[in-house]
Amino acid sequence: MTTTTTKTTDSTEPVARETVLDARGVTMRFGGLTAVRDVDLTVNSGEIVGLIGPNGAGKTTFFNCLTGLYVPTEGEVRYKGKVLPPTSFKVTDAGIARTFQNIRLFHNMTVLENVLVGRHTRMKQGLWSALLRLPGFKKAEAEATERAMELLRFIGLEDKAQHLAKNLPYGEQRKLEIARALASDPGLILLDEPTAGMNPQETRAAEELIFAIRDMGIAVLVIEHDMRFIFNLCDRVAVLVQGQKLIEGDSQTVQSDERVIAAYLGEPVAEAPEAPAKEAAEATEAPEADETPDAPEAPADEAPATEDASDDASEDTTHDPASGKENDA
Ligand SMILES: Nc1ncnc2c1ncn2[C@@H]1O[C@H](COP(=O)(O)OP(=O)(O)OP(=O)(O)O)[C@@H](O)[C@H]1O
Repeated sequence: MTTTTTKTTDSTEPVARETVLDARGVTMRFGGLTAVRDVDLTVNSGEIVGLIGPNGAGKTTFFNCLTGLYVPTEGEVRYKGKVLPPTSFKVTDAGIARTFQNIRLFHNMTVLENVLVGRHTRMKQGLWSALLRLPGFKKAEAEATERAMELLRFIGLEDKAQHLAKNLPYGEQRKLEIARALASDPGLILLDEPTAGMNPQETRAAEELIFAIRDMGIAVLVIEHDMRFIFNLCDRVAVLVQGQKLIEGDSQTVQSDERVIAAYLGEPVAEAPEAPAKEAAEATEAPEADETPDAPEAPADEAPATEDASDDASEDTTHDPASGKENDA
């Protein structure tokens, strides 16, 4: 795998940037709740863009609007100039791939088979060709396997191609999800909390992997709660708060913006009962540079759906590392 640890490619070279994703005025309402309100966001080729915000800010809902899982109530999303088709399968076919917040692999299939599933959209063979195993199908199948093995080499799982996905350690399952997304040859990949549940070494490896994906010419949009990871990784960061874009800019600008700090730590409440001295001191303390400033818990009525009913229905069970539970997708 070719890796770089730089944020951008050599600045002395002229870089022709193409707008890959152009979301304008995206609004998503669920009944009376506006989860995303009038959000504009562009992602250009060669860029890694971060999307951050406290729990329940609307990040995943916005991702779902970009990937055809939701049709936005208002607004428009274009991929390379064309308005997105309204289903997730067609969005993948158009060139946008994604991973999910909760790992969604086919646990009882092998590592290689999981990547081959992701390759499916690029196989143009019909049903009869597959059933009768016509020569055209066999050739396409061999090519798909070759590409899948290439991707497994890229993420460092070539040796585990025949292992069952469920037997991989957690960090490798996350990498496998990325390989499966890459198998559709996307121009843009959306990563929803790619380092959730990872240890520091795995997080560092994920960072290298994302730089390498960017260097392959794939634009990246990433949601993460790990601030150090996001500010180190991204060329631009957009902050969502209560469904609206609060600020967008480079890491330096965003991390020093007082509104962002307030959004994460919470504004002091004028008539709040007096907090004990220790709690008050902690509440006003700025987060350490190397700490993940976990957002305050969202109120019950803003808590994100435990499992998006609309998320890809084709998936298997998911593993929640925090609880250790297996959830039905
Ligand atoms: N399918 C749905 N139906 C109704 N409300 C929803 C649905 N999906 C999300 N919401 C609501 O929309 C708001 C935004 O949720 P979303 O999951 O997008 O936030 P998030 O920023 O991704 O949060 P987190 O960081 O915790 O994953 C929340 O109030 C959530 O309860």
